[in-house]
Amino acid sequence: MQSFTYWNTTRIHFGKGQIARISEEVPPGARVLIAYGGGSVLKNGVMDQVRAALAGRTVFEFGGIEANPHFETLVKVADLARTEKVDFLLAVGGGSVADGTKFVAAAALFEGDPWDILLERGTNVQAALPVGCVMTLPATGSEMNRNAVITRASTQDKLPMNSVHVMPRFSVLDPETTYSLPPRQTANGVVDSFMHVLEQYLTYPVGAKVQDRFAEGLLLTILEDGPVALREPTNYAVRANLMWASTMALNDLLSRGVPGDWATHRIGHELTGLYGLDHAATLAVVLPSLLKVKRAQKREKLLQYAERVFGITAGSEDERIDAAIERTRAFFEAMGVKTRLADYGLDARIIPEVANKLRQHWQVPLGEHRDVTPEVASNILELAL
Ligand SMILES: NC(=O)c1ccc[n+]([C@@H]2O[C@H](COP(=O)([O-])OP(=O)(O)OC[C@H]3O[C@@H](n4cnc5c(N)ncnc54)[C@H](O)[C@@H]3O)[C@@H](O)[C@H]2O)c1
Repeated sequence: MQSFTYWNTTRIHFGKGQIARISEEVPPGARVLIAYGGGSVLKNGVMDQVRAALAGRTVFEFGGIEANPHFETLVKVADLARTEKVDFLLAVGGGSVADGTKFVAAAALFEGDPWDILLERGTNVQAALPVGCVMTLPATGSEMNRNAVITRASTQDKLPMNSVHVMPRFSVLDPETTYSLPPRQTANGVVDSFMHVLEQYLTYPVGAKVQDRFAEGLLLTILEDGPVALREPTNYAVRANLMWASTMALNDLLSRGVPGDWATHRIGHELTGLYGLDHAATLAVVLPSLLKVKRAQKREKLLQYAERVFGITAGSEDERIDAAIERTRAFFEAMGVKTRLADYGLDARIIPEVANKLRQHWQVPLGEHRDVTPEVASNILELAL
C-alpha cells in the first residue's frame, strides 16, 4: 500500500426527513444563497423542505444552473453572492449544482479572472464561502469531496478543479429525493458511480486489500441495485444503497494508498465539452475500449475484477479479461446507457478534435502509468466508434 494522509470534513445527514437538519447547520443570522438547477426540486417537494429549514435566515435563490454547469452562469451567481453579501451557499440538486456552487464559493472570494481557478485546477484558491449541499442525484460524490467540474460554453472547455476550501461543510442525503429521477438520470448516476470505483481500482496491485475489497463491495452493490432502481424507482432500500455507494465511491476514501487512473474521465470531459454528451455516456463509451488498449498494464487487476466482481473463473486469462470487459459493457447497456460513439451520432471525425483538446488541457499523459497520450486516446476512441 502506498503512504497516504486521509481526512474528510463533510458532515453527512443521511435518511428520510434529514433536510430539516439544515436548520442546525446554517447559522441563524446567515445570508444564504440557494442554488438549484432546472427546477425538479421545485416540483418534488425538496425546495419546500429546504425553505422551511432555513426559516428566519435571509435567503436568496438562484435557479438555472445547467447540467455540466457553465462558467458563464456561475460568474453571475458569484456576482450576486458578492452584491448581496451572502455568507453561506446551499446547493440543492445533482452534481452539476453541487459543483457549480463549489466553484461559486471560490469565485466569490477570488481576486482576478475566475477562469484562472480552472486553469490552475483550483491550486490557486485561498478561501471560499462555506457550502452546504442537498444532493438529489446519487452519482458524482461531489457532496463529500473537494472536486468540481466546470464547462466554459463559449470555448467548449470542460475542466476540473480541486480545493479543500470548497469541500461541503455538510451534505444531506435523503434517498426519497431521488424517487423523481427520470430513468436516464438514474442510469447515469449508476454508471458514473460504478466508474468512479473502477478509476481507483482497475490499475495495478499495490497490496491494498482494504481498498480493493471496499471497492469490490461498492461495485457489487451498484451492479445489484442499479437495475432494480430502474424497475422500482420508489424502493427506499435500493435508493439508499445506491446513494451511499455513490458518495463512498468518490469521497477520497478509496483513492488513499492506491494508484488512480482517471483517463476515462479526462477523455470523457472532452466529449461532453465538445459534443454535449451526458457525463455518464462518455464514460460508458470510453471505458470498454480503454480497457482493451490498456489490458496488458491492467492485467492483474482485470483478472481480479473478473473473478471477484463477475465470478468469472473459467477460460484462459485472456478469455476471462475479455469476458469481464464485455460484462461491464453489457451492464452499461442494460442500464440504458449506450457504449458506442455511433450511438450518439459521432464518427471518426471527432477524434482529432478530442486529441487537440487533450493536448491543450493536460501537459502530461493520462492514466496510472502516465502513458495515455493524445495518440493513445485516439486509438481508444477508434475502438469506440
Ligand atoms: N465533483 C465531482 O467529484 C464530480 C464527479 C463526477 C462528475 N462530476 C460532474 O457532475 C456533473 C453531472 O452531475 P450529475 O450526474 O449529478 O447530473 P446533473 O446534476 O447534471 O443532473 C442531471 C439532470 O437531472 C436532474 N435532476 C437532478 N436531481 C433530480 C431529481 N431528484 N429528480 C428529477 N430530476 C433531477 C437535473 O435537473 C438535471 O437535468 C457533470 O458535470 C460531471 O462532470 C463531478
